[in-house]
Amino acid sequence: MTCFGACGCYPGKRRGSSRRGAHWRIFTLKELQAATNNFNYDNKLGEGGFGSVYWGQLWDGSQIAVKRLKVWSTKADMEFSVEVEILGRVRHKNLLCLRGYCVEGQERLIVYDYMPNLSLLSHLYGQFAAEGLLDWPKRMTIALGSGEGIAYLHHLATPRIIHRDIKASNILLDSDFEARVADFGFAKLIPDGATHVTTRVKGTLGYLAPEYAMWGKASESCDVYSFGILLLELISGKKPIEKLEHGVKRSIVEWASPLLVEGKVKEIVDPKLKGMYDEEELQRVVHVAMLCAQIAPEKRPNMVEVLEMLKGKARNVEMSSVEKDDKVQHESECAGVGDEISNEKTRPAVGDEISNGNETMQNSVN
Ligand SMILES: Nc1ncnc2c1ncn2[C@@H]1O[C@H](COP(=O)(O)OP(=O)(O)OP(=O)(O)O)[C@@H](O)[C@H]1O
Repeated sequence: MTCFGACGCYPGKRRGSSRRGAHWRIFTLKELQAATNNFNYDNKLGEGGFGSVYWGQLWDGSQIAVKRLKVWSTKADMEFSVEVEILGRVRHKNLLCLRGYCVEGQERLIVYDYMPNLSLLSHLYGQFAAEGLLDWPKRMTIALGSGEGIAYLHHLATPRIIHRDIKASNILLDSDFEARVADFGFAKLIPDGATHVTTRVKGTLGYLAPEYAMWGKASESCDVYSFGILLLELISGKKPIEKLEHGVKRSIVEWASPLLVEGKVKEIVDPKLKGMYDEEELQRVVHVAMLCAQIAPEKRPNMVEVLEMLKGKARNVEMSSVEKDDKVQHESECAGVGDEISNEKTRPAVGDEISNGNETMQNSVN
């Protein structure tokens, strides 16, 4: 794919191609205005840090979701470029498919496949929560599918990609409740041979790996940590950070750990499931989640190992290997817990310190 660099250049090429043929193209503003009834409020699907997302229908009848940049700024333009560049490179059944983009004047729009079941967040706590559509088999499908999508980014994409914002609102669900990992505005390309990049912290509190939240050290293992939090959220229906009395905050890991240690795994399960779950799968998911959410990045499994364990193909690592009294604090104990740490975005590798594993080998997680 042509450069979408911080220089602001956009591809001359009008279509993205893969071995299977073109999968994205450039849209005109007029086309997207027509598809979304001029970005009508009734077409609005949701709103994020980047801007609003609208449902639309193209002339051929296909349904699309159009993300429209709220306010133009260099930083917002960079986020747009990162998302388009990265989505244009990847193709996997568990990643949200890029249909194309539009750049006209200060308008920046990204066009995706429309996901009729919206986000995982909308089913756990949002507009679909009351409908109770997420039964146990669907939750397992979502866990495995989102894991497959992340594993593809870490192990099959070239260069490797870290997402940096794995969370329930970024897991979209297609008509069969298959998961699609979305929102690549914070993603980073990891140069070959690098163990991690040191960068400004982006992402969402509650999901941030401690070494990343505190020192900006980003690697695949940060996504693994976030995935662990997502797994706990998926099976418990609890938010990553809970507000208790007197302003005290508790992370989902701090809530689940004692239950696991005391052998009360069943108490972790979402009451909305009304006891309808597979006990063996539950044990597996909880153990994997806790392994992923360990404080020390080198102790976390990689995504290939995560998937093997989730599928029951690998022996679960004993919980004795999970840290119980680490000195580093989980995020809920860190200062400034809020919603999102920053909406400011950076280009991959611009101004970031890249470690090639020499002086930082002790931090290697690969
Ligand atoms: N392809 C899509 N199909 C259906 N709904 C979508 C699609 N993309 C986004 N949405 C909806 O729009 C909402 C906003 O998405 P967006 O990615 O802009 O923000 P977010 O992830 O909720 O927050 P933030 O960007 O601040 O992290 C999503 O939560 C989802 O409900």
